Amino acid sequence: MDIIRVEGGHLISGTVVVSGAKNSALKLMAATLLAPGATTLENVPNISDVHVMGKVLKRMGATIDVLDEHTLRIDTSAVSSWEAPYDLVAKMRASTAVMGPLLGRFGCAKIAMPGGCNLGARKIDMHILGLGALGVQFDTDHGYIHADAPEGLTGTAVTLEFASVGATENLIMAAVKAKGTTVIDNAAREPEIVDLANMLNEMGARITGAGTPVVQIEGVEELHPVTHRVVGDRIEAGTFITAAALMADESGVEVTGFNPINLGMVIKKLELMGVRIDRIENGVRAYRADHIEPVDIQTLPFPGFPTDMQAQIMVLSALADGNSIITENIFENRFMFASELVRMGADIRVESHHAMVHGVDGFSGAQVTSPDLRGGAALVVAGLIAEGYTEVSAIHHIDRGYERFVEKLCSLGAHVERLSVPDPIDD
Ligand SMILES: CC(=O)N[C@H]1[C@@H](OP(=O)(O)OP(=O)(O)OC[C@H]2O[C@@H](n3ccc(=O)[nH]c3=O)[C@H](O)[C@@H]2O)O[C@H](CO)[C@@H](O)[C@@H]1O
Ligand SMILES: C=C(OP(=O)(O)O)C(=O)O
Repeated sequence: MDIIRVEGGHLISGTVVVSGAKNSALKLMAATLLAPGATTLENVPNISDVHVMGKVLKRMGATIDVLDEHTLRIDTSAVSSWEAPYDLVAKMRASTAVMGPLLGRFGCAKIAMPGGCNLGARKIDMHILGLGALGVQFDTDHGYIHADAPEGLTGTAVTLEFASVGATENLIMAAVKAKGTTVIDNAAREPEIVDLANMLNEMGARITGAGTPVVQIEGVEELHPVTHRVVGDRIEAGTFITAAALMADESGVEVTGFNPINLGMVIKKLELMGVRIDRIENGVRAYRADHIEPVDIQTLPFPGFPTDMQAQIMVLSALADGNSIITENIFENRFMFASELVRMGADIRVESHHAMVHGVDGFSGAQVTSPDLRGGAALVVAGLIAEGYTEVSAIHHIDRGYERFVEKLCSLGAHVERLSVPDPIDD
């Protein structure tokens, strides 16, 4: 198995360019199903989740040419199967993003029901309710959802109970080809949804209001392929900014390739913690905090504090001069990371969806396990400042969403390596 080994205590400096956003690229790949022909996506991150989405599309009959490491040409002309199979959905829940486009283009889809995951139950009831309002009939058997719109889809008003990212995206992608107008109220406002709507509009869709709570979609007859560049990954950027806040030398670290407006609440909270962050073109320069102020944080849909930055900010608050409370409102099970950080010396008490974090003077390197994608990356970041060596296992989680994480950290001067070690179970 592979692990990441970090030798703590080395200052970092220089520039890191973030990749395209995982949470955008996956949906843009799914959206290519709506436009028969070859769509080219640029700035696609080379991460394992993108590889899984590629497999989902290929199993349906799409062809994918890798033009260079970050450019994919996806031809969906010959798609002849409308199924997202269990082996791939179980690997990556975002495979369910093909449901909306399949319904939009073919009026049917067969999707393996995603089970829960290490973040919690993660139901898709809002996707189903919303698509049902557009005229889709659902049936489930043998672990699959069969979605059918025999009369085609018809636009209508849909109010989401919660601003779900996935439900908003599936609804938009189904509604672009529905008859008439769909209005999604309480839509999610994440920048990746704006990126999706932008690409769909380039393809000929008529979507207004993406990035606001009310999205209006006027159905069109057909969409055409385009070339589109994936928006920069704000969460990867936030992860490197937290690393800089802990370990940058006096010149700071430049994090570029993303729009700081998309990370507004994270930057605000980091500034309240005493981290200096200067806006530069296409990114920020972040400096090490002399000491870290405690701060209370609650995760919320965009523009609130993103749940995908909760673990990384917990690393900083665990070293603050005082007590912080971190409240997780999006996923019921996203504090598993806290127990791993405690193994490194943090003082954190979790009660329900609150984590009481009492700042300590430092971390000590330890063997820890990635509980999930962001938790894994945050443990590597904690290792940068820990005394001694930190070994992070289960790094397949990190590979889902961070392209060349180790190489990028090393380019900043961190002492981090990826090692193959014998699996202890084989001993
Ligand atoms: C691939 C991708 O883009 N993943 C992101 C997406 O996940 P995802 O699209 O799964 O997140 P949602 O916004 O849909 O989910 C938020 C919450 O709503 C619940 N829910 C959602 C849909 C539904 O039908 N029923 C229901 O109960 C979920 O269980 C969760 O507790 O947004 C999350 C919230 O910003 C991010 O953390 C993920 O990184
Ligand atoms: C939770 C995340 O992703 P996913 O929805 O793909 O599990 C994440 O990116 O942190």
